[in-house]
Amino acid sequence: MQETHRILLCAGTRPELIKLAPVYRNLRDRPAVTPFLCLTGQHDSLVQNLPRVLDVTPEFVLTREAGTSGQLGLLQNILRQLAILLEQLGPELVVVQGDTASALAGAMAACLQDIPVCHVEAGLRTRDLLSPFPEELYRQLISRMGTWHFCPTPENRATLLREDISSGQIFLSGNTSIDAVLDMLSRSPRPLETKAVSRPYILVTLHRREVQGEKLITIVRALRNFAESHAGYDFIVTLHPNPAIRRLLSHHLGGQGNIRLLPPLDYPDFVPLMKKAFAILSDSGGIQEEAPALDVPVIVLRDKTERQEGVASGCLRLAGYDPEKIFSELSLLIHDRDHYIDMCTAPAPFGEGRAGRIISARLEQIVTGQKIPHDDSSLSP
Ligand SMILES: CC(=O)N[C@H]1[C@@H](OP(=O)(O)OP(=O)(O)OC[C@H]2O[C@@H](n3ccc(=O)[nH]c3=O)[C@H](O)[C@@H]2O)O[C@H](CO)[C@@H](O)[C@@H]1O
Repeated sequence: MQETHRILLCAGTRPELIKLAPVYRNLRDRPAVTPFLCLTGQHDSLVQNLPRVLDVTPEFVLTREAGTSGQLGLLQNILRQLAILLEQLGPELVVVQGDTASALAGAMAACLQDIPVCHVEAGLRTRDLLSPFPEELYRQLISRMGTWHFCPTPENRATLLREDISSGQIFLSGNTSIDAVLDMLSRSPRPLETKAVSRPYILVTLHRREVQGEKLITIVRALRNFAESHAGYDFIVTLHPNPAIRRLLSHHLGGQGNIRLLPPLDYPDFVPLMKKAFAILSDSGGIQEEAPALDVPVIVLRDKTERQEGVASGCLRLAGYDPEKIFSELSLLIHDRDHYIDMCTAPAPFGEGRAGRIISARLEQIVTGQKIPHDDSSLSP
């Protein structure tokens, strides 16, 4: 059998796997390349069903060793196992995505073994190392270790240029989350069997570390007040496995007739639920990208976002943790029809669903030593 160029993709969390699947599947179709997918074990229950749903089969699955808790334990554990895997497999490129511990460990293990790192979703910044923490730190560190940087938007590209990364190492691709969400929607979506979906509903997700404690309590109280005074709407809250957040949300939001708490949903259930939502209230990064592509307005429950393009375009509004602002943003959506339509129809800035193809084509050019044309418009998002 002819030897092809080996590329290793590392994913550890639900969003990373969702966002790397389009790259992996596209690479699989390229004869000059053999992609290998490694799951690092960072998320367990959330990624269980995902490979099948996303039509990917991981070649490697790292084990979560006992006693490796917290970010440091996670990093040590992944680094130790990846170092061995890289030596045995000998890939020519390692692909990491976004800003998780798995992405940082993947980049670090490759970089220290002198294997070029390709960063998908490069150039996102809040410029506040504490928000989101530790993701902002991780993305900045990965940019320093990366050789090739795939940016979702021109703004992300401009950011990396300002950080002295050479223009020849940066490519504009769009975000692979848009490929994933459009693909999932086109594949006979499974309508969620819930009474709640027969009325207009606002979908809520909340899980970030920065919102825990007092901020989270403030947000859920504002939400409960709003739900009590808007009986014509349902509020569907999908819970994250984090037990502290789960307990708090159940305690403060349970027992209110038009609020429905659901366990974390499989991606094929979640995508149609997003599409049919009247609006979304969320602190998630990926949802800020996906919902605008589905024409659904998002109120972002953070005071800073690394996805400012969505705010500038008008599809995202930042409400922070201020109960009055959350209340007023929700009221505007419900009571001001023009504002609602403007948000639904604002241009979605994170790509058109071609990022997986663009990235895989570039990676093939890179590993096969082809000359990479500058400003190649045939590969623009
Ligand atoms: C704020 C922030 O720093 N977030 C980072 C975080 O993800 P992020 O904040 O996006 O992580 P989430 O856990 O919200 O996951 C979002 C993904 O999960 C899906 N979903 C959500 C709820 C549910 O019940 N079921 C379901 O399938 C959504 O459609 C979306 O595709 O890691 C990502 C991957 O590196 C990065 O791109 C993000 O920048």
